[in-house]
Formats: sequence, C-alpha cells, structure tokens
Amino acid sequence: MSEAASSHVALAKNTRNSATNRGTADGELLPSLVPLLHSWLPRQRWFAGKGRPVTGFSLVSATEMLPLDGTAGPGLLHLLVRAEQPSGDSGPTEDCYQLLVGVRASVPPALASALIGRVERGPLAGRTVYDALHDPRLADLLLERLRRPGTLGSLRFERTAPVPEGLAPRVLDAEQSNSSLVYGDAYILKIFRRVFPGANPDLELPLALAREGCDRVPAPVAWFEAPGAGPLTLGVLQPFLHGARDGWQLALAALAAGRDFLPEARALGRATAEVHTALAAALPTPALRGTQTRQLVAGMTRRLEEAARAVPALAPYVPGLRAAFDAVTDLGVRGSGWAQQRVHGDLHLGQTLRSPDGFWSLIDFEGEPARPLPERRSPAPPARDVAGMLRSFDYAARSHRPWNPEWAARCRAAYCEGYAQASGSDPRGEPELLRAHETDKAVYEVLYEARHRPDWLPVPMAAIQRLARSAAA
Ligand SMILES: Nc1ncnc2c1ncn2[C@@H]1O[C@H](COP(=O)(O)OP(=O)(O)O)[C@@H](O)[C@H]1O
Ligand SMILES: O=P(O)(O)O[C@H]1O[C@H](CO)[C@@H](O[C@H]2O[C@H](CO)[C@@H](O)[C@H](O)[C@H]2O)[C@H](O)[C@H]1O
Repeated sequence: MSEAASSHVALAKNTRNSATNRGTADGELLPSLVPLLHSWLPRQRWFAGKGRPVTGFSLVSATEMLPLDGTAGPGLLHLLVRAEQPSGDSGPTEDCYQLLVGVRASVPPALASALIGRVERGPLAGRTVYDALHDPRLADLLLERLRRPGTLGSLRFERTAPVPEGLAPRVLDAEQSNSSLVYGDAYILKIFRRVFPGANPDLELPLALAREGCDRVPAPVAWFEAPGAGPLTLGVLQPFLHGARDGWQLALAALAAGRDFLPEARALGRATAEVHTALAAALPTPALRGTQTRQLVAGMTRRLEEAARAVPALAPYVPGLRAAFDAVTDLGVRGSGWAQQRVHGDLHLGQTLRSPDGFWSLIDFEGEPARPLPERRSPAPPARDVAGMLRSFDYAARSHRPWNPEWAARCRAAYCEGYAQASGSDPRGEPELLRAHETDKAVYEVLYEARHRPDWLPVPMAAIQRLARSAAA
C-alpha cells in the first residue's frame, strides 16, 4: 500500500458554510462540500438532528488518508465537521460528525448507493465524493491503519493486540446509530458518527471489563481517536461474534412460535449481573444518598417535562409519573441510600447477542445517544439497566399480535431471578427505584419513538399509562 499523504487543518469554529478565509486548498475544501452535505447528511440514519434544518457547517479537522489527486486510485479524506442547527430542546446545537469521504473521478455502479455527489468547485472540482465505508479498497485501508498504531494527521491509532491483515470488509446492514464494518467475519469496526469530546463509554467500559476478566463483552482490540484535551473516540475494533443472533430477534421468534423465552431471560439476567459485578469492581461506586437522590430525581423530572413539551400526548400523565419519582426522593432522604456504579445505560434486547453455543454477550456501551456524554458516564443504580431490559420484554410482547402481556410478565420475572442468582441481589427488592427507572426509560422511549419511529409510539405510551396508574395507586 502506498504511504498515505496526510494533512491536518484545525480551523476556527462558527465559520458558517465557509471553513476558513485562508484561501488555501484546505480552506476551500469544506465550502466546496457544503452544498452536498446539506442534502446528504440529514438523510443518514445516524444523523441525530432530524427534523431541524442545518444552518451551517464548520470544519474541525481534515486528514487526507489517501492522496486525493486520483494518481493512486480512490482518495480518502477523514473529516470532522460541526453541523449547526437552530434551537433544539436546550438551545442551538453544534454536533460534531465523523465522515469518511471517498474521492473518485466517478463512482462505479456498486457504489451508487454511497454517493454524496459531484463537487462543483474548490480543490476537488469535477470529482465525485461518496461514503468511503462502502468501498472495500478504502475499508481495507482503515484496517491497515488499525493494524499499525501511530499518528496520521489529526488521527491516532491504538491497539492492544495484533490484528491479522487481508480480512475482507463488508458494511453491516443494520439499523444503527453509528456505522459498522465487519472484517472477514472475525472483527467488527464501529465508526462513531456523532462524536463527543471525552472518553467514549463504548471504549472505556469494554476496556475496563476486559481488564477485570469479564468475558461477557467483546474486548476492544484496536481503536482510533482524535487526540486533544477532550479526545474524540472515532472507532473501535472488536471481535465479531460470528453466527450470533440478537436477543430482540430471538424474543420475536419465540413469540411468533408461541414459545416462552424463560431460559433466555434468566440467562440474560445472569449476564447482566456478571457485567454489573465486574463494572463495580473496576470503577468507582459512589453511594446514592440524600443530595444525589434529589439530583437523580430532578434529572428524571426534567426529562419528563421536556418530553411532555415535545410530545403533548404525554402531558396528562405527568402528575402520575412524577409520583413514581417522588417515591424515590422520600426513600432516599429517609433511608440508607442505594448503590451506584457505571452501567450500560441503554440496555435492551437489541444490545444482547447469543452465540451459537448459547453464550450471551452485551454490546454497545455508548448509553442513550440523546443524553450528554458526562451524564452517560455518570454512575447510576444498576436498576437503570434492569429497567431497560424489563421495558424491552414489554416492547417485544407489544410488537407481536395478539398482545401477550403474560409472556412479558414471565420474562421480566425470569430476568430478575437470573440477575438475583448471579449477583445475590434481586432488583425487585427495591420496587420504588426500579419503577422510577422504568418510568424514566419509558419517557425516553416516548421521545425516541416520536422522533425516529412515530409508528412505534403506542408501545411506550401503553407503558406510560400503566406506570402512571400504578404510581398513583
Ligand atoms: N461484536 C459483535 N459481534 C457480532 N455482531 C455485532 C457485534 N457488535 C455489534 N454487532 C452487530 O452490530 C449491530 C450494531 O451494533 P451497535 O454497537 O449496537 O451499534 P449502534 O450503536 O450503531 O447501534 C448490533 O445490533 C449487532 O447486530
Ligand atoms: O440500539 P440503539 O443504541 O440505537 O438504541 C436506540 O434505538 C433502539 C431501537 O432500535 C431503542 O430501543 C427501543 O426499541 C427496541 C425495539 O426496537 C426495544 O427493545 C427497546 O426496549 C426500546 O427501548 C433504544 O431505546 C434507543 O436508544
């Protein structure tokens, strides 16, 4: 492979559709791509700012990973760009996105679906740009970089173990918040799309679990980042669990066949407890007492109020749901407190994988994508993850006709039993804490579905009605 040229430009913020006035080729790069990004970026599944216009772009960094002049085949450009959007729930946003841009004279038919567009002016005038992950030659290059730790422009590549060469890449065809490449069915590289300064829990927690000897989570083998005061985690390579099926597919298959899912639910409870035990051993476990309990409840209440503003159907249930949160404040102030630790943060059946030998793994420790990173990295009661899984059994039962609430209730009980067996602590022993977290999760789901999958909104809304009734009772 030819040695890639590299250039790094760190440019000013807030340049509104113009990266810089320096007049260099680098400075002209982003403005020449902006018209294409305006139409392409909002259409991507992983674009987080759906429903609000993008009013400007600014360049954070550009790294030429392969020459863009067309002399050595396709060029590869790594970009970090900020997309400026007017008011969301908490004011204007400037989310930073990672783009890997392939550059060719024209794209072959096999890459047509990856097309971003033809550049009209600037240093790439007349060339065609596309999402590089779909180009096997460029996906090869990424693996090649990960195999050889070091720095390239604004990117730093790290690894914990040797990575074999020559593994055939393919883009994972999944509904994702990010993008993933599978190499030779042996490794999976997750490319984070919306990136945040600070340690990404999807790297931090699997590394901590690996150090702790917990095998329930595929251990990171290599990763790359944009170093700095708050480094941006850009991609993580880990073993691919070949032949594994996720818990969501398996639960739906069980429902369709009229089968219970009890051994699986119990095993999932045990797997969750093992991960929690290892995380508690690896990372700090501050107790949740009076003041922190008030903060926890304040966060839940704030999220409820924000969600009710965005989804008016939630409004009538707000007083009932608040009662579930207030019950936690009362106990937190009077009682001896609860345990807290780092948790998964967005645990649901789709984040669990069962290998052909029946072993369950947990994946995707990024936390709820909509929450700010510091919040996602904060310790929380383990009930948070348990509540996520309990909600997921309810989702599965509700997404299948006829609705089978007993199926979900049995799964929920089996999951808690499995959890209790492995950890010595039954999550149902703290019903107020569990109900408050389940309520918080259902509120999150209402907002998530309203934004991303409006057809699914009745699923969390049914839970909202149930939770509001039981909290008020
Ligand atoms: N280690 C792995 N082995 C096999 N499949 C995996 C692995 N990690 C992720 N996947 C598959 O990739 C999908 C997306 O991964 P995930 O980490 O959840 O990404 P995202 O955050 O983009 O949703 C998962 O639903 C799963 O099907
Ligand atoms: O997997 P992601 O990290 O992208 O999680 C987001 O999307 C999930 C849906 O794909 C969403 O999960 C909700 O729907 C699931 C069924 O599709 C269900 O099993 C979960 O219980 C429910 O929360 C998740 O909330 C969201 O963060």
